[in-house]
Amino acid sequence: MDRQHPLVVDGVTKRYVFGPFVLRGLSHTFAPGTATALVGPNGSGKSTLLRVLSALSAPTEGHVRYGELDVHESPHAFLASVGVVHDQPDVPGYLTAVETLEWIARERGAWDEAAPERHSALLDAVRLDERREALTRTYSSGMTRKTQVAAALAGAPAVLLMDEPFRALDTEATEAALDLIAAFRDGGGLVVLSSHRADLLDRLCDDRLVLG
Ligand SMILES: Nc1ncnc2c1ncn2[C@@H]1O[C@H](COP(=O)(O)OP(=O)(O)OP(=O)(O)O)[C@@H](O)[C@H]1O
Repeated sequence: MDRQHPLVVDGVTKRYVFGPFVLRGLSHTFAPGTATALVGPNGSGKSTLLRVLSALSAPTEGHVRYGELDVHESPHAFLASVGVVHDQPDVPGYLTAVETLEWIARERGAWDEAAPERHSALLDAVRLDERREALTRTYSSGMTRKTQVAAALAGAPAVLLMDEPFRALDTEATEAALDLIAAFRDGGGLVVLSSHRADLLDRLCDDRLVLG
């Protein structure tokens, strides 16, 4: 996967229908090989920006570009390079963690003979135990978060967009997730994440974007 492109936010304004302006004329460049923290108080627009960056929500004005792609004009082409942890636990309850990673890898064109071994190592890394073969609808919130973090990395992404990836993780799993994200960044990956854990952001992030 080409990891050379910055993710460029160009004059993005977001206003929800009948709602407030959340982002106003925001411009920022997220560089490959860096982890950027989105920081700001509750309601400042961190989740909104992550939804806009991951093409889940369209800006009211402005553009987000990744290389030659306009993220909102070509969402599928863009998302082939992206791993996402959404704020809401969005893993399919009718799949196991193992099946969830396979599904993501197949969808992202990252499924090959070695994928099961890679995925097993990822689930080991986030400390998801033997329950990885159980349906995710039976998981605790921490187990679900571990599955989301592993799934974000399962598709061999160049970009990671993560909304509160450490929420609900225990201490050991938090350290493991930090290591995984740092290794991804050190390999040239581009990371944008939000967290209310300032201590973790201080350890992980090279850059920060203050909202609100
Ligand atoms: N679907 C929606 N419709 C209308 N307003 C919304 C919607 N989603 C979010 N908002 C509003 O947008 C603003 C920003 O919300 P957002 O969730 O992006 O903030 P946040 O910085 O992630 O907050 P937190 O730290 O609490 O997670 C808030 O005022 C919120 O009420």
